[in-house]
Amino acid sequence: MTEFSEAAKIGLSPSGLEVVLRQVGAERYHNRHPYHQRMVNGDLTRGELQAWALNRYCYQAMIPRKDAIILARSEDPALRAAWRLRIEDHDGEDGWSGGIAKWLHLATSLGLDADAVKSERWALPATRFAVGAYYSFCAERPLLQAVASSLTELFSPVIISERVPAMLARYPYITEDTLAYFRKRPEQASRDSDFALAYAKKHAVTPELQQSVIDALVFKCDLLWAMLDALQHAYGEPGNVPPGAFCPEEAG
Ligand SMILES: O=C(O)c1cc(C(=O)O)c2c(n1)C(=O)C(=O)c1cc(C(=O)O)[nH]c1-2
Repeated sequence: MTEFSEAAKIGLSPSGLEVVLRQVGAERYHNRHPYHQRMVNGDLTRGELQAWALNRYCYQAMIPRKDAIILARSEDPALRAAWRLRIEDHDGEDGWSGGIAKWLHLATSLGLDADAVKSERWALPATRFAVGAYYSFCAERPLLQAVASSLTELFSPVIISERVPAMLARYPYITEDTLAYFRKRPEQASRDSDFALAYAKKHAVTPELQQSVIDALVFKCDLLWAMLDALQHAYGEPGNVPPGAFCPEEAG
């Protein structure tokens, strides 16, 4: 296990920083999580897929809000111009023609009620804490760290390329239409993460700043990991669903 807490101690070149960041993703991104592995192996029940979709909705719905905070905090017009595309991707032109609406479609295609998903009332406690922690991180930490925390997107095209074909092949009730959300994501994520990576490499000019960028990515990997831990604990074994959270049998 690489120790990332001292990775930048002696100072890295920009490309050396990129190597460490990619190593963080290779070791800690949530495509290595058992819940994801069960998903791609076709081992999740429909209820477990529904639970994943409705909990991930909370994450998706918060993303443009944390991006608006980053945009408002930046004094750099070029960063703001690039960053606003992220908000447009998720909200579309009218709030319900972008990624959030497509994620809602994924959830309802799995049999969930749209209003229940939107209300977030069935989300796991850990999901709420993780989503809140990401929002607060982007609001309170230095802007460079807020930008760097989005760098998990460097790795999302990989997890999407594992997830989509496996879901289509292994779950008969899942169709291309169910997964329409993912169609544009790899391209958008590459555009966004290329920008964020270039920004981080340019602005992390001391060992301390480099370490702060690495730490921000570790934080975000941990957050995504914790969200799947919570799903695995609540739905992977009987008797663990927290009070008030989604119960597959009852919600249908
Ligand atoms: O499918 C995934 O596993 C996955 C992961 C991530 C990520 O790595 O943070 C994002 C997304 N999807 C995604 O759809 C998305 O819009 C997104 C925005 C961000 C971000 O941190 O700004 N991450 C992600």
